[in-house]
Amino acid sequence: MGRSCVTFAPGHISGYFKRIDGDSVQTTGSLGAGIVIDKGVTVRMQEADKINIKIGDGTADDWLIREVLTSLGVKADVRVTVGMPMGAGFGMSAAGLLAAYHAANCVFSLGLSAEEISKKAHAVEVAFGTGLGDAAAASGGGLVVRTRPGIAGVKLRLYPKDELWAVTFGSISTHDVITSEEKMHQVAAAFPGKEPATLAEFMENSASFTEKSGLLPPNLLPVLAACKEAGVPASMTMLGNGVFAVGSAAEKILQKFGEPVRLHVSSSGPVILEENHV
Ligand SMILES: Nc1ncnc2c1ncn2[C@@H]1O[C@H](COP(=O)(O)OP(=O)(O)O)[C@@H](O)[C@H]1O
Ligand SMILES: CC(C)(COP(=O)(O)O)[C@@H](O)C(=O)O
Repeated sequence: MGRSCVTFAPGHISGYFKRIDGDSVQTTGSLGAGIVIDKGVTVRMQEADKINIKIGDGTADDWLIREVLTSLGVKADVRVTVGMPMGAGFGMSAAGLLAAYHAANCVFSLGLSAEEISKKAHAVEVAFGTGLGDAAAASGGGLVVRTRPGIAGVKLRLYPKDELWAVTFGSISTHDVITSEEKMHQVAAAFPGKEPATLAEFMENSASFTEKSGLLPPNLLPVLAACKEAGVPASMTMLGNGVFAVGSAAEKILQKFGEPVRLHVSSSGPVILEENHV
């Protein structure tokens, strides 16, 4: 049989962000704010003689999760279940990394602290350009305000109970956007001046950032306009071709454009769901 563990890590929707380049991967990342959501990535890991990874229905490339195993020098059978579409601004890469590092730590008794795991996930995100701030945010729960790059940069976590709705129309290459100097310049200029203290302020900051960021795909314009007309706070899922919106009235509006998914603010970060050490 061999030892096995099941872990879960939540996803994260960025509302707005600004890239910061430090002198190491740990001081490189982003500032900004976003929502850790109650959908994320589940990893089932069992020790094995060779690495075997299956993601979702098995069609996705396994390079990201393979990176976790090879960097730790371990071999395992891994099953990854992704709760939201990948590449669509739900921080599934950071969630996958956090869940996989926690699972490996559990299966192989590596003795890594939660902080060390977050640092490893953040390092992979920055090195491969799959994210800048998601690993820091999704290491805990809540609506997260980050004022410094890296995993120690979280200033505030709020836990509003409001329901959220999200609709996705496709992916955006996080790598191509965050490695474009021109795009990062415009994004930095769009960064809001005031830190949010409430969900409403976070949504206002996100909507104004989206408008000025130069990142808004034209197909999202009518979706955001319909939300605005109905008085529903809404913004773009950074970095994906999608919209997230607050409150129960959002469902009906988003239904006109796609298939909305109901989300809540996650109360926690990564968790171990099952541990089998026999
Ligand atoms: N949970 C996951 N498990 C395995 N691979 C993943 C996962 N999430 C993302 N990836 C890989 O990383 C690539 C980049 O993802 P990214 O755009 O950063 O996703 P997201 O916006 O969801 O964080 C994807 O195309 C996919 O190959
Ligand atoms: C917005 C983004 C740079 C990417 O987010 P995602 O596409 O979900 O990986 C995020 O990591 C952030 O720093 O806020």
